[in-house]
Amino acid sequence: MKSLREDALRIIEDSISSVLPERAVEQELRKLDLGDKIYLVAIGKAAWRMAKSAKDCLKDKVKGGVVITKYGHSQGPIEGLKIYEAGHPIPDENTISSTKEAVELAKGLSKDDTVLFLVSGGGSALFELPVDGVSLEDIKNVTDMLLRCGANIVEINAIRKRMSQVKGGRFALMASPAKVYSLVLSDVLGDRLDSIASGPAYPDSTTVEDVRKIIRKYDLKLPRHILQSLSEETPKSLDNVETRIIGSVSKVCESAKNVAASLGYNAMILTTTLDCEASEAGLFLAAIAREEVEKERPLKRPCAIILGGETVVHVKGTGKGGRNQELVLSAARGIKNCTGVVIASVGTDGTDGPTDAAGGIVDGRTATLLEEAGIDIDDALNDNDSYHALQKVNSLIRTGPTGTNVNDLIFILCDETKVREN
Ligand SMILES: Nc1ncnc2c1ncn2[C@@H]1O[C@H](COP(=O)(O)OP(=O)(O)O)[C@@H](O)[C@H]1O
Ligand SMILES: O=C(O)[C@@H](CO)OP(=O)(O)O
Ligand SMILES: [Mg+2]
Repeated sequence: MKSLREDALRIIEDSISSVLPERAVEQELRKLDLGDKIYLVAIGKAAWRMAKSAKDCLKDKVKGGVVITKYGHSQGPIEGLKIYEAGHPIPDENTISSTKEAVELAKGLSKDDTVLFLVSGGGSALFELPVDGVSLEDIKNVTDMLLRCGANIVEINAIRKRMSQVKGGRFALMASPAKVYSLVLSDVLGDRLDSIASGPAYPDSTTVEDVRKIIRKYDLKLPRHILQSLSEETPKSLDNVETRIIGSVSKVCESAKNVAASLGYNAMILTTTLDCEASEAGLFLAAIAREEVEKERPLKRPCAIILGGETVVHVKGTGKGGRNQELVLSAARGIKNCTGVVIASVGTDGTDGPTDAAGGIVDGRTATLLEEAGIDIDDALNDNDSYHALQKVNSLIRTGPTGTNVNDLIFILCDETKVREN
């Protein structure tokens, strides 16, 4: 056991390493016979790593393919595949041009061909071709509106699917009569396959009626031609598709628990489906941390209380931040002056919101240090400016793009004594 901060960073690093997609892709492909005319389409933040592993495994059986990942997430050429980077979370021109390549490839296939479709979160922004009558500009505007309104990913994607030629099962229809075999790294709580990357090769479980409710719930002001596209139904069954989930937030939590235990902490997973407002989650975690510090409940110290999930942020301010940074900044209020405890939260993809940080880590001194630096936590939260606040007190966590994407890892780490400074 080292300092709480060092141990926290170790837990983050090792548990993210355990959900890098290479091994899972290889294990799955070894079990399958996909024939020897395989076309590979990989989308999402983990697309490059998934594609590299698949190509290494299947070698010459791969006859071609397209990889579309977020800027900064490609690690170079892969023989026989076209590699593209594009905009995320808002799509851009590269999204459209590279998606067109994948669409052309899919449309040209016959029944003897197989598409190996490697799917990871981020795919909604990275894989997009709007339906007729909807422009890229429209998609950008609606995406921005959806990301800011506090809607969860299932709701956001119910809308995105209907403005798209490739989402909501429509890509699989294009590839027919070829078979589509999907390997999916899940970054949607509950592993809802039709929501991950907006399910390009999965029957859509959401309906036009759901979309109407979402528009009302968030009072979305959408132009008439967008509303028109939203009234088209998506495929409810697909007969050329098989799908496997190869990684999810549960795995990263299990791994965090094992790493914490190996460092000497009593460890438990509290939930893998944390999905409330980020700043509320921060206060709730701080309350649990205080219970540990003051009453040594629910675990004997030293201890690690681990959560997985994806909180949401209603972005109202003009600041810079992400849901993990907002969570820990909010938590800092609740553990002010507590000793022997840290609270950390990171996106396993390595980027939290539109920032270069994966998340943040706070302890009992953070609130005081912020005060001394002239930063009011409530003001920073109201302006959604968690990044600058945490940066000021050296509390950002930076990993760089990790090449995986299985939601967020959040945990409380407590010392063995009540008096030791962390
Ligand atoms: N200033 C901000 N503070 C907190 N959250 C923000 C801010 N700006 C954007 N966000 C949130 O960041 C989310 C996108 O973050 P990102 O980490 O890219 O998500 P994901 O990992 O799911 O792709 C948006 O849904 C939005 O709610
Ligand atoms: O692509 C998407 O629809 C979502 C969920 O899979 O991923 P991200 O939140 O990373 O954009
Ligand atoms: Mg997400």
